Amino acid sequence: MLSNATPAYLTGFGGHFATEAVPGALPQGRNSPQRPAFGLYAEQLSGTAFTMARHENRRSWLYRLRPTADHRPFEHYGGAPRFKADAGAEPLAPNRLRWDPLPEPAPGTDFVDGLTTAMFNRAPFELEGVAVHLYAANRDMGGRVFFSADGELLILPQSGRLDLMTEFGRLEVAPGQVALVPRGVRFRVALPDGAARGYVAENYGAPFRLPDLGPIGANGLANPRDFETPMAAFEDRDEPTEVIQKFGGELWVTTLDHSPLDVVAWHGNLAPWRYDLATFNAIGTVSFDHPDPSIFTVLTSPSSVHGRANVDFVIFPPRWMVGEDTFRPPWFHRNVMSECMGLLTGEYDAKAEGFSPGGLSLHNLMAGHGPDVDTWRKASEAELKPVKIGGTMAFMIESCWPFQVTAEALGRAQSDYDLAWADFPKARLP
Ligand SMILES: O=C(O)Cc1cc(O)ccc1O
Ligand SMILES: [Fe+2]
Repeated sequence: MLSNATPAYLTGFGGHFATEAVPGALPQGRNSPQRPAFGLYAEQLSGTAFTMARHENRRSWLYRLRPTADHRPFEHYGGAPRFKADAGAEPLAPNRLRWDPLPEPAPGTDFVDGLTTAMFNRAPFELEGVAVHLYAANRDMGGRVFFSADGELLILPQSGRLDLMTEFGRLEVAPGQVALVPRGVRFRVALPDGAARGYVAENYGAPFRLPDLGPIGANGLANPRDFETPMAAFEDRDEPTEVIQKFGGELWVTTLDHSPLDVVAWHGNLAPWRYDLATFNAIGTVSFDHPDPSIFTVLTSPSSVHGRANVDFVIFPPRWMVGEDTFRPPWFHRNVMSECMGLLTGEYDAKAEGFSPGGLSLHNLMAGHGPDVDTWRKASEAELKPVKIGGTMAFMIESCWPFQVTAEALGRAQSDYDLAWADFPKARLP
């Protein structure tokens, strides 16, 4: 049964877990007994095709009070007016873009209605691409639950804790931590601090996995044991519950006469998790040169081209900078991958001003970018003693597919972002 006590967690990324909230609820030795205990319904939730290679296969078996199939038709949902990947008719100019944090949401805005889509690529039914949304909410979801059939949701709180009651159990997520809700998993968001803001990356493609480590070896970056999955916890609530789903980029709603967060036991390797970014083992140069930011990859969703990510989730955590004879901040560059960046706390070391926590930036395919003038000047003149970059957490959602920007976000973009790179002095030849 659901309790408000601090939830307990199972640890490990992609592990095969087994958990029951009521003793005897989880079948032993088989997935689908003729009569599951207590009249529970056995249901499989697939995150990959049945036929995927074993090491990429993700699925869980859920034992619930009622089957998910028991519902009336979904109808168009009229809320969440900015939660839509709608680019408008104009072609997107190849300009660098940056945004201030979202304005305050209207009173009574919950997590779903407070979602604003900023950018996206590909389309949900192509099963590739990613959308980047911001959320700003000030009300619990109460008698509503949400799920996305379009993708898994990587949730990055920037301020305010989130209490996620999911079909698999309860997850408490604070700023500094991130959470993942797999495709299709229903959940409800409560706000223990009364308000919350952050980002959501909705991955339409292959589920996020830990990156290969190559010559780094068997340990490092995000370590599997630091991922925490909830133990089974359920609601036995026969009250009207609105289920909102995202499907094909549109929002749909139906009302059940019960809570669908009614999974009494489950087992498998497809489940929500949370991860504390402070446990990321950052690796960088101990000699010279600024490594490519792929060294900071937390999770990757591969595309069908080996080595080219559908989406990488990359962070820029607190770390020591020790490179000798090195321009230490991010270098000037043009990238075949497209870069969406957000800031969870502190300052980002490539930008002296204009990029605030809760803000966002976009450097699309081949856009020239890098340190702004002030950062370039300071870093070119700095004495290169060891320096700790502290109290910061920027992140990047990097994708091989160029981003489209919503018409709403285009209208809110900073008008003077190009000035970050204006007035560099010309090089002087001998
Ligand atoms: O553009 C950015 O700020 C992100 C980034 C950081 C870095 O250290 C190297 C390359 C890169 O794209
Ligand atoms: Fe970049």
